[in-house]
Amino acid sequence: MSELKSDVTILKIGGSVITDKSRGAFEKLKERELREVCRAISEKWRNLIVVHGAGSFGHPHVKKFGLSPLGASKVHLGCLRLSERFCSVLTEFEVPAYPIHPFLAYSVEIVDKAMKSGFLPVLHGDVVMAEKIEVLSGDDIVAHLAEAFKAEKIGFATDVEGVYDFNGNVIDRLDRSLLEEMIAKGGVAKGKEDVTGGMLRKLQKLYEMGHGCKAYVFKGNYENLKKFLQGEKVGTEVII
Ligand SMILES: Nc1ncnc2c1ncn2[C@@H]1O[C@H](COP(=O)(O)OP(=O)(O)OP(=O)(O)O)[C@@H](O)[C@H]1O
Ligand SMILES: C=C(C)CCOP(=O)(O)O
Repeated sequence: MSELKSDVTILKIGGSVITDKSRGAFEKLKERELREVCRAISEKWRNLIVVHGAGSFGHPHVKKFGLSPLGASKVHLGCLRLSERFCSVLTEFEVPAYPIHPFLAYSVEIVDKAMKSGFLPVLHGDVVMAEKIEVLSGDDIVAHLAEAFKAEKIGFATDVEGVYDFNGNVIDRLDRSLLEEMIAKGGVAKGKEDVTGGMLRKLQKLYEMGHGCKAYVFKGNYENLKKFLQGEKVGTEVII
């Protein structure tokens, strides 16, 4: 296999940024926010891989339909509808989006080839056929790709300003011991439809990675995305 692309940045656009994930919401797109995300990406997308969450196009489906073959089919089709919207808006901003659907096929090679061929690879949280049918979070995809490409930096754009401490303040720099303390005391995405574990699991994944790189958790608005893509510090810096 030829050498993988270097200097790669991975950006996870949280499902909470582009969809309404509040309890009871079902396939509710945040159209304006999606356009802002795509506008920011369109201004600097070379060497970038985008992964988006499923938001209310996936999480409620898992609860409602389950993971039988029929359920998984319905869950995937929900994720596909969001991917289609995301990639269509990207192309409206002249970005050659290359949608990759983990349910169908997903490999490091295909992501690499897409980038080397001038596309922006866009992956998403999905259902996959492993030993059994299971949910694959976009956060897991990020960790996997970050290791494979030895990514330069990772950004998690979400609906909060960063990672909050116990007093509700945004943490400037988060290290492993503070995260472990937070996990020990519990802390989940309360009031949200989320079957993949929310913020703390996202962070835990980063620490499980065998590759250290710069990582940030920040609110996914246009200004912050621009800053992140330009290499500035934004939100909470996670020290891996
Ligand atoms: N300590 C914390 N700091 C910040 N957010 C937290 C914390 N604990 C829990 N959360 C919750 O985590 C949420 C973000 O995680 P979530 O998994 O919903 O993000 P996402 O990546 O946008 O979603 P998706 O999995 O759909 O892509 C926040 O909206 C907040 O409610
Ligand atoms: C719920 C499904 C199908 C995928 C979850 O992906 P995530 O929103 O990135 O956690």
